[in-house]
Amino acid sequence: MSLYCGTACRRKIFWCYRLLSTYVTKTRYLCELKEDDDACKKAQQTGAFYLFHNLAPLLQKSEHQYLAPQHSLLELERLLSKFGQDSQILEDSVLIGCSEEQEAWFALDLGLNSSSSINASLQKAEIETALQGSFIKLTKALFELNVKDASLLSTAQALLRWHDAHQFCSRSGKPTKKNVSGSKRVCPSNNIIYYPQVAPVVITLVSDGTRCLLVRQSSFPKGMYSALAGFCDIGESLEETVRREIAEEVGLEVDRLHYSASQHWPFPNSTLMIACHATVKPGQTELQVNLRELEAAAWFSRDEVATVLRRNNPSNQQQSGAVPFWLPPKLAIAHQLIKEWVEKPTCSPLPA
Ligand SMILES: NC(=O)c1ccc[n+]([C@@H]2O[C@H](COP(=O)([O-])OP(=O)(O)OC[C@H]3O[C@@H](n4cnc5c(N)ncnc54)[C@H](O)[C@@H]3O)[C@@H](O)[C@H]2O)c1
Ligand SMILES: [Mg+2]
Repeated sequence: MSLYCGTACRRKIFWCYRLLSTYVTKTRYLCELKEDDDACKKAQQTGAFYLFHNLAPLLQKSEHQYLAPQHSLLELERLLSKFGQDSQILEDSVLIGCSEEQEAWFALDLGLNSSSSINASLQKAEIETALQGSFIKLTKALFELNVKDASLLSTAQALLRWHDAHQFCSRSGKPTKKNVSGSKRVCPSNNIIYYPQVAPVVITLVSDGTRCLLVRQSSFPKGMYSALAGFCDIGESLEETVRREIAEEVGLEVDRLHYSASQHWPFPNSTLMIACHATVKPGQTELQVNLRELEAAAWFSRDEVATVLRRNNPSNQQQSGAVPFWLPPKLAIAHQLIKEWVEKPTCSPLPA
């Protein structure tokens, strides 16, 4: 028995080491490409490119989902020459990841005009025909992509958008220059370095012990309720943002809170969603909804929420007419937070 345990443990350690080793190797390769322009240019030769047009990714529709096609550098050069463009636009590509075999992945927007490129943007319809795909807004396609492509294209879109919006130095007004990977931009006149920014947002599922608080903004799709969210202000800790947002939006005071998980979220721009569970002070459950920020807020029982989660499709609900609201889709961290609350009734937040 002990011999079996020993062998099993050694096997487990061996596999852990192998997993860690692949991850570390990949991470260090990406780290090198981010900083080393020559290494990154070399990686482009054997790399794969995801294409965008005005921040909409090129996709191909297969039966039930969208697929994101990859193109080699050679294919892109052929495409550009077909449309009478030189390959300078390739300098606008950004590094977004790599495979376990160290094939680097890049994203390139053929529709945005960059300050470093003399090329006019390429016509959308012509490229779509040439590449047998369509440029589809991420808001429409995200929930019909597999998890890997959804994450990769969200990252790519956020990075392309950031570069598009930071082409000029805010101090000198002169054009900034991107490094090959796109991990930063530098102003050549004063050497100020600009790094892609992330906006942290806290999303909190508030509970009174037996019920949870779900809210609606007027911009949400009809009938959808979610957890309460808010941007972090400069100078705040996450705990302070949670307390302030809950006080501002529903007039409640947080008693205890705990961190659950986080997620990059591409809409409407790009945010880092930090998900928490919170409970309110005992007996303080009366809502004072801030109608400038929210359309509605209400307490829901575990049973009500569990029922909606089981049949979480707005069209199903319209047909049956049995459930008055629906929740964010599985990919959204709000969904995970709500599911966690339903499935783990004993989850007990820490003092705020
Ligand atoms: N992934 C998910 O499950 C999920 C669920 C709910 C909300 N969200 C996202 O959370 C984000 C924030 O939620 P909210 O709208 O309730 O936030 P919020 O309550 O802070 O209100 C938004 C307002 O905050 C201000 N603001 C402050 N800093 C800002 C910044 N850096 N960028 C934009 N506006 C800023 C603006 O006036 C804006 O109108 C939204 O982008 C939304 O898409 C994601
Ligand atoms: Mg909010």
